[in-house]
Amino acid sequence: MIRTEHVVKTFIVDKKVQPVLKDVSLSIEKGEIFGIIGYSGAGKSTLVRCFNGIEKPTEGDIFFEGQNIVGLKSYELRAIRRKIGMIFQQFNLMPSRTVFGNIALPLKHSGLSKQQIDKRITELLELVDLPDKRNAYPSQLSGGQKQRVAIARALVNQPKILLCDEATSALDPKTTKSILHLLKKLNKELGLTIVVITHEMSVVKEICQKVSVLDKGKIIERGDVYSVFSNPQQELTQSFIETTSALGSVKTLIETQSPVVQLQPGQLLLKISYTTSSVSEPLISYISRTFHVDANIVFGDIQILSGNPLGGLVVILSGQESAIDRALEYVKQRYVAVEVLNHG
Ligand SMILES: Nc1ncnc2c1ncn2[C@@H]1O[C@H](COP(=O)(O)OP(=O)(O)OP(=O)(O)O)[C@@H](O)[C@H]1O
Repeated sequence: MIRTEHVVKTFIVDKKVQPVLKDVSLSIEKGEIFGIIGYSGAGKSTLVRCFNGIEKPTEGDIFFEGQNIVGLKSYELRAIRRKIGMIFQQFNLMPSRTVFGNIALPLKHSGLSKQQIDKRITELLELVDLPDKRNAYPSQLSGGQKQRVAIARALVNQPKILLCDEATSALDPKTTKSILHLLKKLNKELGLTIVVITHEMSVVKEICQKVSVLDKGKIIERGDVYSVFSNPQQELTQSFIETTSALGSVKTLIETQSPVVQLQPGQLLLKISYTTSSVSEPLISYISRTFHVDANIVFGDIQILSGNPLGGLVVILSGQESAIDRALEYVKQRYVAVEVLNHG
């Protein structure tokens, strides 16, 4: 659907060359929900603006449905842009127009009759679950409702792909969930390809099938979401993932010397990360029985990601030193990652 090849983008600021995208190559397939995650300033917005031709790469090519859009004339680009919808963090609605007027805006020169426009907008309002708001003004809507209007407006020309630039960053967690749920529905029911630009790994976890991590203009890690979450290679990716799991909080508990993780002499504090194949095994009871060690679960966090369980446990092991060593050896053989966090 969209492919970038060796995209470089530099801006000249105060006569200085500022590289923002450095050799970005990626491929977004039809029908997928693709996440691009990075901290502020990583170049995410610049990259999506290249996807719809608002920015022109300094070097490299961008293909939309097989057609290289770099170097197209502006009228050709306008035709491409009609197939690409976009939504933003700040919704970008016209305050002086009603919901109906905002959604109808991109149809201005479409040649559709009044009745056709009315029908299309009625359908869209049903789709985004705002049938009773057609005559409301943006100031009368909540943030989530404004984003639903923006989504309806982005879909009015029946685009093939929807670009979402931090679309939930201004929303509270509950509203974020409902907007992500809507995006999932649009992907499933309309077959809409969706690109999600975000700095929140929880958003990627919630709806994306694939993810690329962008850092200082470079893609440093990529893959399907389950593989990236279960086995992140880069420190930055790990730090993004830690924000989505309660297991990350164990480090704070150790640093603050919480009684929850205080160890007696000989005890070990372990973090065990599960994978799909291992999650159903009765690990704790097995090692207790087999190696005669006591395993006290401090806390656990197992979530379902892309339909597969992922997560782990923080455990205190106690017993004879040799028994703990053998139990640890067993766990290491069976589980994707075992980290000894502390010794008693
Ligand atoms: N038109 C421009 N002229 C000069 N510099 C720009 C321009 N657009 C973006 N930049 C710079 O490019 C860098 C990346 O910006 P970009 O908005 O793409 O990052 P981002 O990852 O989307 O971050 P944020 O979420 O904060 O917007 C920033 O340092 C920004 O100042």
